[in-house]
Amino acid sequence: MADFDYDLFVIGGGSGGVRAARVAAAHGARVALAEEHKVGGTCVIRGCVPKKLLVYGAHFAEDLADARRFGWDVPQCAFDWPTLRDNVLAEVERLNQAYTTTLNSNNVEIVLERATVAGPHAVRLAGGREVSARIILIATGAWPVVPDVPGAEHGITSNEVFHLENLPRRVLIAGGGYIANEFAGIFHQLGSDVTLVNRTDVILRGYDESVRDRLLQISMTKGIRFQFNSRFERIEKSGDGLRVSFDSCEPLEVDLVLFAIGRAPHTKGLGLEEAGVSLDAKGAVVVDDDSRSSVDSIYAVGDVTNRVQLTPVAIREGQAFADTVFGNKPWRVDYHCIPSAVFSHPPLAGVGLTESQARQKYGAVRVYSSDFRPMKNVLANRGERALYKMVCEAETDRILGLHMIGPDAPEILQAAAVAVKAGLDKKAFDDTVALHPSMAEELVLLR
Ligand SMILES: Cc1cc2nc3c(=O)[nH]c(=O)nc-3n(C[C@H](O)[C@H](O)[C@H](O)COP(=O)(O)OP(=O)(O)OC[C@H]3O[C@@H](n4cnc5c(N)ncnc54)[C@H](O)[C@@H]3O)c2cc1C
Ligand SMILES: NC(=O)c1ccc[n+]([C@@H]2O[C@H](COP(=O)([O-])OP(=O)(O)OC[C@H]3O[C@@H](n4cnc5c(N)ncnc54)[C@H](O)[C@@H]3O)[C@@H](O)[C@H]2O)c1
Repeated sequence: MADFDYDLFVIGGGSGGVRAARVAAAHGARVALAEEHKVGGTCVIRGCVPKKLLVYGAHFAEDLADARRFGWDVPQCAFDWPTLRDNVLAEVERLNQAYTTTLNSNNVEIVLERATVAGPHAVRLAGGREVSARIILIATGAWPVVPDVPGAEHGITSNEVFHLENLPRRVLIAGGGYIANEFAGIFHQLGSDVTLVNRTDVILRGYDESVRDRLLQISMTKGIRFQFNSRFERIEKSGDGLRVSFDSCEPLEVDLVLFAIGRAPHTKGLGLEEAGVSLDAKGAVVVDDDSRSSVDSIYAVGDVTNRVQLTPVAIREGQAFADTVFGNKPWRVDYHCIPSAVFSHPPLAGVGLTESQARQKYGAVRVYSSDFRPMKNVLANRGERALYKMVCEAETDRILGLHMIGPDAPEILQAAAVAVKAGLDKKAFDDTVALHPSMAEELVLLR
C-alpha cells in the first residue's frame, strides 16, 4: 500500500469537517485539518451561534416593554450595540478555542492555512508545502452570494454583519430566506428601520404557507417593510449613506445593505475539477450516499455538497463518513423528516411535508390547527397570535408534517419532531394528556 503523510486530510474546519476529523482520529486514523479562517466554521464563527445570541439580545426590546404590564417599573432603557457585539464576539472566540482544544486533544493536526486539492491524494497548502493523504475530505462549506449589480461592493453579507461598528439607522436586507428574516427581526428589535427587498413575492419558500403568511403579517404589523418583486439596478454612495435603485420602484436611501440571497458551495479555485472531481451546475461537489465524490479517494460533506445547508446535517454527514471509512461501522444519513427553524421574531419551525406538498403527494390530507394568543401576549397586550398546524394522511391520520410559529416554536418543535419522525399518528397526540398551562399543550389539543 502506498505510504501517505496522513490517512485523512480534511479541508475546512467547520461543523462537518471538525466532526469528521475528530471521529476519524478517534478511530485511529492519522488526521490533519486545514482551516483558512477560524476553527469552528460558519456556524460557530459567523452563523448560527452569534446569530442566536443577537436574537436573544434583540428580544429584550419586547421583554422590557412587556415587563411593565407585569408590574415592573422599567426605566427608559438604552441599547448599546458595541456591548452586545463585543460580548457575542468574545463568546465566539471562546468557542473557537474550545473547538481547537477538542481537535488537539484528539490528535488532529491543525494547519491554519488555505488548502487546495493537487491530485487524488495530494493537498497543497498556501505556504507552498504539499502533503499526501489516503483520503481527502472536502468540507469547505458555502459562501454568501453577492448580486452582480453596479455598486454591490457597498453592501455587506452575513460574514461582516457581526462586526458592524455602529448600529445602522436604516437597513435594507436583500432576500426573503432564513438570513433575511432573522436579521430583519434582529435589526428591527434593536431599533433600526428595516426594509426587506425580495425579487419574488414569497418569503421562506419551503415552509408551510400559513406559517409564512403569519410571519409576514406579524412582521409588517411590527413595522418591518417588505418590497416584493424588486430587482436591484445599482447601489451608490449618497452622503453618509447609500442610494439603492430598483427596476420597478422608487430608490431607497439607507445606511446599510445586507445581502442574504443564498449561499453557494465554496469550491472555487479548490482544484477539484482538475483532480477529476465532478461538480454540479451550482459548483457543489457531486457525491453518492456515502459522501464519496467521482474520485474514489475524495469525499465531501456539509454545505459544499448543497444537500441540506444546516449544521446538524453537516455534523451527521461528517460522523457517518468517519464511522464508515475509518471506523468499520458503515451507516448513511437519513434525510427524511429533518426539522428546521427560522429564528425570526417570533420564530417559526417545521418538520415534514407542508400542507401543499402533502396534498400534491397524497391527494387528500387532513389538517388540524390551533390559532391562539399565548397567555403571556394577552397580559402584555400584544396582539400576536401563534399558529400550530398538523398535516395528516387522510386515511390513517399518520402525521406527515408539523408546522408552528410563536414564542419558543423551535424548542417545542424539536421534541415533537421525534413523534413525526417515528411515524406516529394524530391519535398518539390526542392520547397524551396536556401539560397545562403551556403553549406546547396546543399540540395535543389540535382540532
Ligand atoms: C448567518 C447564518 C446563520 C445560520 N444559522 C443556522 C442555524 O441557526 N441553524 C443551522 O442549522 N444552520 C445555520 N446556518 C447554516 C450553517 O452555518 C451551515 O449549514 C454549516 O456551518 C455548514 O457546515 P460545513 O462544515 O459544511 O461548512 P462551514 O461551517 O461553512 O465550514 C467550512 C470551513 O471551511 C473553511 N474553508 C473553506 N475553504 C477552505 C480552504 N480552501 N482551505 C481551508 N479552509 C477552508 C472555511 O473558512 C470554514 O471555516 C447559518 C448560516 C449562516 C451564514
Ligand atoms: N435558522 C437556520 O437554520 C438558518 C439560518 C440562516 C441560514 N441558514 C442556512 O443558510 C442558507 C443560506 O441562507 P440565505 O438566507 O442566504 O438563503 P435562502 O436560500 O434561505 O434565501 C435566499 C433568498 O434570496 C432570494 N434571492 C435569491 N437571489 C436573489 C437576488 N439576486 N436578488 C434578491 N433576492 C434573491 C431568494 O428568493 C430567497 O428568498 C439557508 O438556505 C439555510 O440553509 C439556516
